[in-house]
Amino acid sequence: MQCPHYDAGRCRSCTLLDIARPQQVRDKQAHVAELLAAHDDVTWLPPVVGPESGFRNKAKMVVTGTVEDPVLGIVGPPGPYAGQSVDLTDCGLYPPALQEAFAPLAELVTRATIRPYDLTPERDGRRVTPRDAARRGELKHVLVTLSADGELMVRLVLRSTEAVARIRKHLPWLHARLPALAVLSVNVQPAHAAVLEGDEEIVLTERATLPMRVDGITLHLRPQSFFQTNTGVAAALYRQARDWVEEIDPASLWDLYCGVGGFALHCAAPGRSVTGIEISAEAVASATTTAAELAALPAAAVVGDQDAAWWRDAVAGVRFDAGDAAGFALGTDDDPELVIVNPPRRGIGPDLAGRLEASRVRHVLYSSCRAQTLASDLKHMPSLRPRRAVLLDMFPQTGHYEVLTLLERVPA
Ligand SMILES: C[S@@+](CC[C@H](N)C(=O)[O-])C[C@H]1O[C@@H](n2cnc3c(N)ncnc32)[C@H](O)[C@@H]1O
Repeated sequence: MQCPHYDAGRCRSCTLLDIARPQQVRDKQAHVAELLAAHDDVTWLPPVVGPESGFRNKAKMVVTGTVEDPVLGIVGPPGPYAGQSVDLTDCGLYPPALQEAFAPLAELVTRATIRPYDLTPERDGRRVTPRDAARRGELKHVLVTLSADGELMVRLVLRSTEAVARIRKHLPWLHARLPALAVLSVNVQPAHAAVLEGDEEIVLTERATLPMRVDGITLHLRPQSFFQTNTGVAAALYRQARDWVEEIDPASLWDLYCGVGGFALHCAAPGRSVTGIEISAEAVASATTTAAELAALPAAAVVGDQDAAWWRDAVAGVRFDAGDAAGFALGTDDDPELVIVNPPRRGIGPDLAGRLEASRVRHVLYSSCRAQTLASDLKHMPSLRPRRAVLLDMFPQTGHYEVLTLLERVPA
């Protein structure tokens, strides 16, 4: 992929742009194989490789510049553009429908006079008073998610609610200018901190969820729920998990760190009990909505390869609960036959790994976005051995990747 911003030194986010894509994938495969080298009986499937550009379904834009001339992009990295506003609205990682949303959103900033926030770090560790903060402006980030059907969820991360009434006033204009807009919300982040978003979310549109179709299953994303960055590769990930689960055909499974339920709903089947656990109540609400919809499909509907009656029976055994994954697992003596884990980058940690090691669980499907923590978690589960694995190039042009591995309990 050719990128003028990278070539000029304005953006360095794609750390592997100088390396041809096939070589990037070979290097990632070698990296994960080395991390799992202690496990010599792993069968690796061919890597899953999607397009090298236009694959990102979400953009996290820093807003700099002025009300009259806002800039959506990043603050320049060390080098000739250090600290400068860099416009990334034409970033090649975004599909055209995402790129096209930025101009109307920049126009909204001007029309609703939402002053971009000065994110420059504090010098001398000085405390920021509320008055200082107000002087620094309001709009910190614009977060945009694009669904497979071309609809948009837009979140404006603001310092306070000061601009909310003005944004509301311009909403009819924005709907006309950006017809794909399904959800617009404001996230309030008062802290002058690196943490991207705050706890308070104010939905301004009638619709509060973005329907995200994956393999025919419509997941319902709420503003604060996580979704995989690369819809095409995420679909391949869920399909692979479903294929392995079908082969094993467990009567019961847990999907820990389930987010909006992608794994759980792909792996549901009549007669199987599926429990999804997730820390974000918003994501659990999204997953529950999807399950309820699948339970009440019109009689003639077909989702994936299955008809309405199959889905009604399949989701009868599905439930989602909000909570800490390790706390849930450690708080029960029940063991399902199979466990899916898809934790954040920090991995599942020794407590949950130890719980799985000591359990009667026969198979674990571990989907990891950081193979280093997968490798260290595996050390706490010596009885659960990786048998099959596949690398999914979820984040082309960077060193990151997803790896899905099927662990099987070895006989004592
Ligand atoms: C990598 S995402 C995976 C989400 C989901 N499996 C999917 O495919 O979209 C990790 C998820 O773990 C959730 N999470 C973070 N800490 C958690 C915890 N202690 N217990 C349960 N879920 C947690 C996050 O909110 C996020 O949804």
